[in-house]
Amino acid sequence: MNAPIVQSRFRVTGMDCASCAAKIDGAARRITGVTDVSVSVTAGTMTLHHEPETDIAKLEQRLGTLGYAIAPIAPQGGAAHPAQKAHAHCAGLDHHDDHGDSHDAHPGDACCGSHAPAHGPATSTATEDNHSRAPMDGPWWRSAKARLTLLSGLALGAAFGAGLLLPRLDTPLFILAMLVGLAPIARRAFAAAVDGMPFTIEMLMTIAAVGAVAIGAAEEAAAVVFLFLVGELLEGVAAGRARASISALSDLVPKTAWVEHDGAVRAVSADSLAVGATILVRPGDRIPADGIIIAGDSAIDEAPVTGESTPVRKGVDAVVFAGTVNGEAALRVQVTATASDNTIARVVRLVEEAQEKKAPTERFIDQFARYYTPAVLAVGALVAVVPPLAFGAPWAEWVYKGLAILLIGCPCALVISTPAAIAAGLSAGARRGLLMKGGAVLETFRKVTTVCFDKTGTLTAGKPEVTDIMALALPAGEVLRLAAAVETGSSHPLARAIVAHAAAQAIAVPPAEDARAHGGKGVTARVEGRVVFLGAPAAAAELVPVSEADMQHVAALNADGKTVSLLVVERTLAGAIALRDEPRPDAAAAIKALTAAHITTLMLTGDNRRTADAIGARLGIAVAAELLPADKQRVVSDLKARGAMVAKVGDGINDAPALASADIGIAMGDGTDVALETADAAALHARVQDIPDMIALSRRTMGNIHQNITIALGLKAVFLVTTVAGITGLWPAILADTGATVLVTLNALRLLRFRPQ
Ligand SMILES: Nc1ncnc2c1ncn2[C@@H]1O[C@H](COP(=O)(O)OP(=O)(O)OP(=O)(O)O)[C@@H](O)[C@H]1O
Ligand SMILES: [Zn+2]
Repeated sequence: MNAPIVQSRFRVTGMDCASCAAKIDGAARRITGVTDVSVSVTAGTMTLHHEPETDIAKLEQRLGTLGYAIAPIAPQGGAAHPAQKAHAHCAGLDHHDDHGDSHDAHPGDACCGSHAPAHGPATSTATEDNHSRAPMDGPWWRSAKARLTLLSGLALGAAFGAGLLLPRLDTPLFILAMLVGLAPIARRAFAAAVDGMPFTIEMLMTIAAVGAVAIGAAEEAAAVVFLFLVGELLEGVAAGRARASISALSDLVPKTAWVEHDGAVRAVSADSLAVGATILVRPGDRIPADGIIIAGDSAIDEAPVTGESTPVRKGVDAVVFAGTVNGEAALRVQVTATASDNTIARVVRLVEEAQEKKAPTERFIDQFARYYTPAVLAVGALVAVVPPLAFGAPWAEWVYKGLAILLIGCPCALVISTPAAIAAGLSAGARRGLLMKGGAVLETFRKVTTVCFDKTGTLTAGKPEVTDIMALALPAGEVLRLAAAVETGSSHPLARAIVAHAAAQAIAVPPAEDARAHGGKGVTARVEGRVVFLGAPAAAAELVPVSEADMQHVAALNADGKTVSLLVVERTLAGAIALRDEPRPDAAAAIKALTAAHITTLMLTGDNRRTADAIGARLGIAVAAELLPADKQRVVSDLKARGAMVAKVGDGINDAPALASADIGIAMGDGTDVALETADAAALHARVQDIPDMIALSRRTMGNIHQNITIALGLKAVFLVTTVAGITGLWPAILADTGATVLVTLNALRLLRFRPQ
């Protein structure tokens, strides 16, 4: 029996650090038997690939006892999976409960901790669109964790005060204060141990605290428990900041929209906008949906979404994005995507999914952490027993040192060092329209040695214009009329230009039958009973003889950077159409930046050699011309075989195979029509400069990761030495642990300020 595998995504609350992620991952595998689990602490999400029967409710309950709540995220553009619907009420609660405890790590308070099946799918559908957004985390100081920390602190203070008055009660009072904080920690430690994860920080903490009491250091045990809670709280705040860096993008979309219906205008929730609705955007308003302008003309500030600092003029038929800011004029916009499908939502979702895909460095660190904790524990045990047994050193002193070393055994800072930096790097990129699909991609960018660019639509604007029409066997008007007819079925940029040109001349274009595109060569169709071909001169020359004079005419146009397509009607050369596609304004500068960074650049094109050379010379890039789609792929493969790390940039038209075989395939295009889902990375706003920027971001991120690993391991090493030397004790050890985690996270957040050149 082969049950279909479904994908379910969940938002996880209460997950603050990397050891949390490990616990959730472990529990999910054990409880459901599902092996395809990915958890991202920085996105706060979990994805499972499972059979429809998998008991999600049971997992939900188990995670509740570990201190986490999960809420399903509806799949994009579709209805929620039935298994998710059953729990949708939880997310609904999460979402509406703005000032509640959605960050709550306390199983009792968390929505899903103990729900009865009876109140099943009741509230689901109304809130589903909201699930693709981050839950509204309440302010951290109102969370259960904060309350527990406060309580533990108060108990510690009370014990301290009472101890001054009643010195003989001092030890029991400190033990009591310690238990206030330790009880929930110990419970989580045992719940995780039951799931086969004995070496959690909670377990280390519990052993250290109990051990400290045993050797008569109750006061310090209470202080350490309190500091641990403070540290966890800080970690949670830092992790929340990292998470907000990307979900904040969706907060850019306003909550209400002005919809025009039957001549009346009324306010509705932006989440409920349907495709095709007409909305009014007042001057100065944020645009509430992706759409097309149907009336009005205004300067749009796209900085929050694209990082483009100068406002862009947009008029009728221009595409606008949710979250951008309208300038001085009112606009009427037709909605083209629902709230859960708009560009921002797609970007947020892609970045979250990207965080679930681990980078090689991350996997290595995870592996390392697996040995790190047991190794440090072994050192702790040796330190505790060897000196007293071998040299008769005092037991209390060395057991105390051993316990302090336990706390150094927490790998949290180390394990979070990489995902925190990667999450910040991915977010920093996404905010400027540089999308990378996972840590591995971000990591690979740094190593790119060669960038291959497609020409049309990538280095050029992809908006060619008809410049010349050559009349040969037929008059010019007839050449254009037949050419437009063959092109009506094609999505090639040249086709659109020719069709638009005919329309502008008010030419009545006849219908075409059997229209067929021949990749990299041209198009054929039957028009008014005649077989018509329009395409590259080389391909045309295979059909009909082309005279020397005509060839020279074509060559002269090519040398001017124009692309010439020949029109063949039946067995005669009827005419030719020349088009010119201007390079993107930033192309030359971007190529220069890549060259300056010692990266080889190469333009791959199906266009003829002279046109390609003319454009290549203007941009300062090497050229390989007259390539069929398969040739482009071969060029990329050859480069790779010679040891190059190749990035290929293109729009997916006639270069999909090359994109797929490159080390990194980068889709480039204006907004909505980019093939986001298939490439490894995407330059959403079609700037050539985006490519060197991605490489720079990758270098910065990897540098940040190395700093983080140094901080994490360095601090631990220092405290290991000072502990054994007897300079520092229990509480500096716990401070070092949480301090390192916070430092590493804050350092990673610096990446959010990444500003490309
Ligand atoms: N639909 C079409 N209409 C007219 N000519 C076409 C068409 N498709 C292909 N051609 C001809 O074939 C040549 C190669 O096409 P191809 O799409 O491979 O390259 P391109 O348009 O130059 O873009 P790129 O730089 O992305 O390779 C074009 O330069 C053009 O002469
Ligand atoms: Zn931790």
